[in-house]
Amino acid sequence: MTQSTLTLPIPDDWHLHLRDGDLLNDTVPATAAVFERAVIMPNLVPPVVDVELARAYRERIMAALPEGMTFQPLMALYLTQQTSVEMVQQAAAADFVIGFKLYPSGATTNSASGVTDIEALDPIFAEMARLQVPLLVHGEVTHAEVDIFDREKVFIDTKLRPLLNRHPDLKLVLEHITTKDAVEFVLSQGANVGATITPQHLLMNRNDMLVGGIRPHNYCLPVLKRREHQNALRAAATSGNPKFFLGTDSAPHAQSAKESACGCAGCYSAPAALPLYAEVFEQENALDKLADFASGFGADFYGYPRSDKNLTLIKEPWQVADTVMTAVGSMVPYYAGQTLAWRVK
Ligand SMILES: NC(=O)N[C@@H](CC(=O)O)C(=O)O
Ligand SMILES: [Zn+2]
Ligand SMILES: [Zn+2]
Repeated sequence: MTQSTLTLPIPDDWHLHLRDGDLLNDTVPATAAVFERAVIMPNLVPPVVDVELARAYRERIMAALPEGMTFQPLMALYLTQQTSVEMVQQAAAADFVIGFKLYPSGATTNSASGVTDIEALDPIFAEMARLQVPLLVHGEVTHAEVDIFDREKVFIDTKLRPLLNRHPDLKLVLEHITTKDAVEFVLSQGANVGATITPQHLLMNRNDMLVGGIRPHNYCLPVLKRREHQNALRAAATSGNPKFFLGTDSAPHAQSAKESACGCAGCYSAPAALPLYAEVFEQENALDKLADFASGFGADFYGYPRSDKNLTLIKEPWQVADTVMTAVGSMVPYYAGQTLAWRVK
């Protein structure tokens, strides 16, 4: 008999963009409807660089949480060339701050304030390692001469491996991994190194972005790679290895900003997040591995208790909306118009 329900502890999203302002009234309920906690990315303009800005941003998020819903935003601080040892100590002391996010300057949306000289921040990384404050990493180099499809691998080889050699105890998450190389790198490291994997990098490869016409709603960073990389990610996510856990990287942009001659990077996956992952795990005959990936390994890595409440998925096909109306206009959610097998009860 085929399985028709799946019960798991309430999941967490370890990589999420909620944005700010009125859009919080859309993004916060969309995630809080399914997830218990989420790591909130700090790439606002201006960026969330310290504990006080994170406290204020967290309050704006909580103000957008509908009555009766529970949700715990875990705030990531934006690492800059100006981040100080004292700021690391303040982050370690703030229970609502989860760690620092490293954006190489110019790598992605709102990364202009990001890091230009990683090695110069060694005293900061040393303090983070000492206090076990996690470093979350957008792992791509930005040099014009490096092909966009190679940027993750080159970052790993020239920046990340040396960084972890210099700071072997640093607790580090390589975010939204997209290549076989990243999977192998994470596997080669100790238990202090983990990775998040998005639904789009599991469900798609670069053909899904470029064959038959350019599909801006499948465009995100790091950019989708070849099928062999997609397959390596699918194997990692469904392997039961605790280094790999759920992080949607849901990254809303207005429809007009995506459907443009210079479209923004990011997939708004929050409206269908858990069913998108369930689709992959079922295809891989690994539904029994979804609970740990979605609701266990991330909490274990970061040192939070797993949820003691449950959520049930039922096998009942449904179609993702073509568009959703938000405070900044219409948006095309990731997987718009396509059918998913599982729905959240
Ligand atoms: N992933 C994306 O393509 N976009 C993210 C930024 C990021 O996570 O790199 C965004 O903020 O829009
Ligand atoms: Zn990123
Ligand atoms: Zn992101």
